[in-house]
Amino acid sequence: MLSLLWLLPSALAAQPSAPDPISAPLRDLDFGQLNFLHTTDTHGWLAGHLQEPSYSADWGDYISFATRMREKAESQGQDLLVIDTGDRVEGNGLYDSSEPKGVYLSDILRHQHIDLLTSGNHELYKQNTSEAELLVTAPNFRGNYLASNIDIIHPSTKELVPLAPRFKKFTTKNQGIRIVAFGFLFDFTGNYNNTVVHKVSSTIKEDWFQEAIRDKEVDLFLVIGHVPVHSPEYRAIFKEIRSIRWDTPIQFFGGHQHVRDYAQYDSKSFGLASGRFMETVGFMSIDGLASKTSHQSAAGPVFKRRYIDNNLFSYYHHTELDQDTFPTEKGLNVSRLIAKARADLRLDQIHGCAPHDLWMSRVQYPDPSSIYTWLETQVLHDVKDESRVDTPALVIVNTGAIRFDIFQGPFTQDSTFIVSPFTSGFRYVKDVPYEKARLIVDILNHQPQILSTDESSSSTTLAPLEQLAYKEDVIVQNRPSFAEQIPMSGPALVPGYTTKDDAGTDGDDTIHSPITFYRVPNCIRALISANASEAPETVDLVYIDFIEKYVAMAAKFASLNVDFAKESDVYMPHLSFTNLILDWVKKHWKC
Ligand SMILES: Nc1ccn([C@@H]2O[C@H](COP(=O)(O)O)[C@@H](O)[C@H]2O)c(=O)n1
Ligand SMILES: [Zn+2]
Ligand SMILES: [Zn+2]
Repeated sequence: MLSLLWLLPSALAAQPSAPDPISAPLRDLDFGQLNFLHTTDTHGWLAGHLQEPSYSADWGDYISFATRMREKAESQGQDLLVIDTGDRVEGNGLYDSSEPKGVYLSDILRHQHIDLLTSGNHELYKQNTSEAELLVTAPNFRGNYLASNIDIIHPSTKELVPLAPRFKKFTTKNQGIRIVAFGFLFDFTGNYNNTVVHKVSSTIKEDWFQEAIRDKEVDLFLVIGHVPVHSPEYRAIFKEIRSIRWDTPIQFFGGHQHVRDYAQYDSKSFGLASGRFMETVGFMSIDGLASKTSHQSAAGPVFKRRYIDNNLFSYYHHTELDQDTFPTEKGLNVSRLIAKARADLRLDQIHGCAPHDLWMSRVQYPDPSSIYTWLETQVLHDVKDESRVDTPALVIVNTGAIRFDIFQGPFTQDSTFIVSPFTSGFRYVKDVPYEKARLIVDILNHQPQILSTDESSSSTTLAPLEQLAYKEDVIVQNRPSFAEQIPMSGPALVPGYTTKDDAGTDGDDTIHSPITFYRVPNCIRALISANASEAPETVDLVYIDFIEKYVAMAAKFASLNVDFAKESDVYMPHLSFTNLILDWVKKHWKC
């Protein structure tokens, strides 16, 4: 059923600086025997989106929402489970700007009752991040954190141990549904060497997994993971369970691609992916399941999905509450905790003012409003190593290093990490023929068949540079959107998500007008030379260190005979990409 919800004045929103009201027609949620709320790829955005009304609820509001939804489900004798599928870190000042990183974030995160959670790839890029998962996050959610295919070297004992239990069996409180749950990470290879990520295909052949799927007292297999729902990894898990249990329903929750998506594997197996950056709270319900005391319904279970825009107005609607009855004491306290953390971290401190919006994929590239054009024509020209000042350089940056758009107006301490949180610096190889250097960029950009999306690599293929995800139609269709304000003269639709998935086009709770997104290349480049009108003969080939292995492979394809391990060196020591952008903003964008 559709209903029109008029969104309330910003003064009522939890954050003092939350954006102005919007109105939007909403689709309702259908509750079932078993209900789920799902977040993924929150990347530190627990304060919500301060500049975008559609996504302006914070983690405190989400705590109130989960509480009210659980109350609603339980009042009907049903169950509700809260799931998170990783990449909770890196991408927002609330995580990245503290010293050490994450101390405020983990203290905020832990207040949500999460029934099952798992790790993403971002939890594993660095040693201290994965150790924080082992020593802080997993204990904070004791018994609920699952790691079916991740081991870690314990910092005290130096032994390789599972990051968390491999699986869990439990029975739901109200319906008595017997669940066996797993928690996977996709076949990630970019982790620091203190962790081991076992391939999904070998993990599902291990004894513990084989025994778990042979358990006959199971009403539902629940597979959560930082894994795209349309992926070989989830397909393999589905097939393995199905080969043993031909009739038991399987519910998957996934993430990593930062999109809303829903996969149907068979009539009793579905997977939900719930976007990114706290824009989306995924909702699933299942009805007709068997339980300790009842049989599966004759018609089979019914699965329903909904992608909830993360704002108070959606929350009020779905809980049938309002600004007086919705918030819980705990939720309000957590919103205050977030505000205090933001103040302590001075996240509103202004470093400069952007003269206009700069988009990642909302405009074509190149374009004066493209963030990549801005980097190529302006920011990257500040990449210059003092010891190489007279040598032309071709600078290569992966577009995946940019994580979010820049909106016209204040560029804050928060924006610094929202735009690019990565501490990667630059490296270079000298005396590279300019034509070969250009060819390397072309190879990285124009040979998608030698690139893959899973950050795994072999000696003959180049692995992902992230924007490759655009290859897949689902990604292009379900790109995240911008809750830009439409002047309010009636129930105009707000531009936003218009998701198309395996169940059709009615998944989004909020009915939006669509937005066009454009593909961007894997890499951009800028030639830095005193004599820009003339092509140099040779250049320093400068690149972000994160992409070294891809650049090295492309160099091989370009017949450039360089041993990157021996012949590359640090360029502009101590300069991270994040700080390069920040320094440029401070210098050029006066308010
Ligand atoms: N140091 C880094 C780390 C990551 N990236 C980019 O992020 C992508 C992975 O992010 P997800 O949230 O999708 O897991 C990765 O493929 C890179 O594009 C980076 O640039 N630098
Ligand atoms: Zn992510
Ligand atoms: Zn990820």
